[in-house]
Amino acid sequence: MTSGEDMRIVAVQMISGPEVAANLAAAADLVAQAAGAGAALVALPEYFALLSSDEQAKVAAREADGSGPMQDWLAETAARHGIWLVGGTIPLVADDAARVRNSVLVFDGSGRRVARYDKMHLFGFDNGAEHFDESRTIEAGSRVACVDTPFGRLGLSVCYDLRFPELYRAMRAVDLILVPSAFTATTGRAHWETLLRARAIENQCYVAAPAQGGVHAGGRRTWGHTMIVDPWGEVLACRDEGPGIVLAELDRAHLAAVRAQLPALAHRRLDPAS
Ligand SMILES: O=C(O)CCC(=O)C(=O)O
Repeated sequence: MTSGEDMRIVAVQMISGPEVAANLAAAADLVAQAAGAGAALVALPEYFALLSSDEQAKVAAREADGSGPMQDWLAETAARHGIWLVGGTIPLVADDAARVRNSVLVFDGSGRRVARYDKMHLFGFDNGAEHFDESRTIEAGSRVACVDTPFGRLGLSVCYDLRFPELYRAMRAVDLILVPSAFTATTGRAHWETLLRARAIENQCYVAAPAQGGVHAGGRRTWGHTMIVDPWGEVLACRDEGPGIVLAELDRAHLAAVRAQLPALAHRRLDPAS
């Protein structure tokens, strides 16, 4: 897509905990701040509504497909401010009753749900001191999800997905990639910025990554560094730690100039020699 309009966006950073009501109240303040600053699209981090693996299934059970307290909150908040709202992520019921889907829902400025993406790659990590195995509690999605916005085509992904470039290529030429995240401080320090900038450079698009950033109830530490990166790989804005908003202008002319100057997307070999 080459048409579209420039857009001011905000990526929100939070330190969510196990209480949905407290998380939604914190998110409401940050979204209001973003809307007041003129953002047309606001993106929330992974687990913004609930960061606690124990409570996920119970909370998901209150959500039907299309409505429930967290979805209603997202729809109402988008409509109240007249913004595109990326609610990444909330737990939704899975096929396997013992697990949940870790889902991003996108609402337009009228509060209509326009996209759903379920995290496809489930994080696993064990360095002896820290251990994560998301497959115990989360059921992986299997569908790529993109949606057309006034700026251009938006591709959805979540956290650990960031390590899998083939997912982004399967989106086929998006203008903005969203990566709501809760990266661990350990892996984030090592890889976060490099991965975000690589995805922006190789896909020649903007990347916005709203993240959890700080020390959570129970002691879990997330990396934060909520970031918006431009198609040349420049970090436009970043917040190291703590709740807050990260704002940037998405510029269609800049996007077109990067793609024209260095037409790497057009140079891809889709017929690699064996
Ligand atoms: O890929 C990583 O290093 C962190 C991923 C993660 O924390 C997650 O997917 O929740």
